[in-house]
Amino acid sequence: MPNTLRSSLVCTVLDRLFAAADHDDDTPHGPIPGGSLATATAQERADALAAHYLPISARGGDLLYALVRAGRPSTVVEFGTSYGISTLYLAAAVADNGAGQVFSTEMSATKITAARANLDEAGLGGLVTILAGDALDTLADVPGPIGLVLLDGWKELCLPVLRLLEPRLSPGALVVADDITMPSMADYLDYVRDPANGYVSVAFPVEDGMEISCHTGARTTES
Ligand SMILES: C[S@@+](CC[C@H](N)C(=O)[O-])C[C@H]1O[C@@H](n2cnc3c(N)ncnc32)[C@H](O)[C@@H]1O
Repeated sequence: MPNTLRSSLVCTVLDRLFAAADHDDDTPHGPIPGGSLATATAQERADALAAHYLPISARGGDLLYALVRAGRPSTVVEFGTSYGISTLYLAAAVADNGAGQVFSTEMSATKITAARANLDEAGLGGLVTILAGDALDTLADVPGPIGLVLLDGWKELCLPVLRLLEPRLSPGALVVADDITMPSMADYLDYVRDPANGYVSVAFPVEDGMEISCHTGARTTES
């Protein structure tokens, strides 16, 4: 049975990207119109942080790989490609499933070019379509059924992106959101943890926390 994730080709690329990401904290951000990340638009933040990797953790990546292997989704959607670290885990699992495709989306042109090169170098570029632009536009036309979603873009957009994708989620689809300890994830967590919205949701303790939510489709107020 193949394990593309542990192949030397993929490990070489992941090791290099994680090593580069270690410098995120020392890397100054680019110019921000208005001077503040807090008030910048999503595009202005993406441009200002174009040199920052902001990746999921390696353990979070392993978790994603396992979820995609187990669920065998035909379509995986990712919000927030950055330099492609999480995308590599998703694509490695799709490769080992022998079927499926990944749609990822990113609004930094610099990152899109780099992520495509990284995926190609790992031999996984053919399984991934990177959609350039704002997720709220680019993900509108991704065809369902969608079996797994990773939400890792700007946190205040995770709930709007989920609501956009929701009609195309397959029964039992898994939705994974990263960095759930961030205060800006509160409205998202309130939504997926409310049984009335049709999810069974659990916090998973990897790094800054990942919320794994199974879309049952059954909207109920029973506990
Ligand atoms: C935390 S990083 C993603 C890290 C990536 N998942 C990884 O593990 O390497 C978030 C990314 O989402 C992108 N992003 C934020 N808002 C977006 C939007 N509305 N549409 C598309 N991309 C967006 C940012 O430019 C940034 O690169």
